[in-house]
Amino acid sequence: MEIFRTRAEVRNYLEQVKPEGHSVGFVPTMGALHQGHLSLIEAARNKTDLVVCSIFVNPTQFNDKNDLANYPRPIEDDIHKLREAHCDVLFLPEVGEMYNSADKWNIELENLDNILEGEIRPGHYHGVTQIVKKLFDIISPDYAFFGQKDFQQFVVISFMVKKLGLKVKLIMCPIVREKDGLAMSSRNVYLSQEDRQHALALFKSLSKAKADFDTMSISELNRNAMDYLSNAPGIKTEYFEIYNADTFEPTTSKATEKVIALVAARVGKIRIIDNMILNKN
Ligand SMILES: Nc1ncnc2c1ncn2[C@@H]1O[C@H](COP(=O)(O)OP(=O)(O)OP(=O)(O)O)[C@@H](O)[C@H]1O
Ligand SMILES: CC(C)(CO)[C@@H](O)C(=O)[O-]
Ligand code: BAL
Repeated sequence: MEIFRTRAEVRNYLEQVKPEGHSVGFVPTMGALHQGHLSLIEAARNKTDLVVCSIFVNPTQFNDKNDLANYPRPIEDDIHKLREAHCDVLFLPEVGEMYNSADKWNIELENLDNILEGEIRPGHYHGVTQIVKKLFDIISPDYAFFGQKDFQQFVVISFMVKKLGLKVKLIMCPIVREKDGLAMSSRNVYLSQEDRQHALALFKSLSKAKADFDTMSISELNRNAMDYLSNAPGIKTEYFEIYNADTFEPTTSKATEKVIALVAARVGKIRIIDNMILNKN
């Protein structure tokens, strides 16, 4: 695996090695890699000829200074995992390589910035779109791979790609879970054993809504989930919402083609998000 720390180096390398007609697959991450990230590398390997991963803890998407300072950065371990996963290129820039004082970024994300994660983490999607656009400009991928775990992020990046007319095709990969259902996430390392048990309430609330989908109205599903979550010990629920996955708007209609439930809660020192499509496997 080749490792580059500057934009110029990674771009030169890709220009040199990318043979005519071959495709580049890109997996942007913030590191502290787990099986969820590695499933994206695997999907990229299956679909494209050259796989590029980036690890960059992007300061502009953090609305909480402590969260940024404490974000896990086990870089040697990450490099080892990427080598084992046969990733071809790692782009590993410092903050100064990605940002300078002349940087300007403004994108109108319409309502996407005001709901769910956007509402709770003001400025978050502004920062995500800013860095993802920079990374797309440097890597020029044919395909970019993202996890369903951050479903709203996928919706926001799809919106940006369409709005700016970018040529990259986006691929959403399924959520990788621990054996008991907890969605893998880099911040899970900060859960105590007790928090770890409490965190399962999110997966359970989603699974119950899915199991009850055929027999209950959407408002009943919503109410039951909120009741369950508000009685679950050790968590502070931020939202449980049922949306039309295609329009990304709340839905109350069972006839909606793809219905998704999205949940977020504080558990111990961290926030956890999860989601599940309710009416399909
Ligand atoms: N459990 C998972 N299954 C599939 N993809 C995942 C999973 N967790 C994260 N990803 C995806 O990996 C990419 C990089 O995410 P990121 O580096 O922020 O990791 P993370 O585990 O989501 O960390 P955190 O939620 O603590 O920020 C994103 O596209 C994200 O959706
Ligand atoms: C897409 C991303 C790498 C941008 O920093 C980040 O938001 C993430 O890891 O999901
Ligand atoms: N996976 C989303 C990145 C973040 O929490 O900032």
